[in-house]
Amino acid sequence: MKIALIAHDGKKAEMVTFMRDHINSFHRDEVELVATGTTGNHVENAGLKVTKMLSGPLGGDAQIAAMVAEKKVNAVFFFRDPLDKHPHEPDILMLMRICDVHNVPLATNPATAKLIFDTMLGGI
Ligand SMILES: O=C(CO)COP(=O)(O)O
Repeated sequence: MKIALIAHDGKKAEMVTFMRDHINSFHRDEVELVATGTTGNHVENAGLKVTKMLSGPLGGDAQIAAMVAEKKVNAVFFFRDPLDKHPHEPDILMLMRICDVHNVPLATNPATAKLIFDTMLGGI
């Protein structure tokens, strides 16, 4: 099961908390992680193995969208900051659209991510 992790700067602390709260589940062999660049650095610092793509504003969101379109990702945890502006807003919208096009679970906050994660892990 491959999960993509992305967090805007204002949400990176919440992402790290989410990872730490579920660290044993994320360490399972069945779980593979991919992340945008800076989010990936935080995930690594939390003690997890992760494949890092480019930083979001440099194309990382687009790279993950391509993986979603190619059915290489099972779920996307994208903790967006709704209170901030982002220069790469088109890429953000594109990633969310591609998740909907391909019916891939997309969590934009930790509460939804927990529901998806628990459900997916319950199935393996
Ligand atoms: O900008 C992002 C998502 O839109 C996240 O990118 P970083 O993980 O590189 O900060």
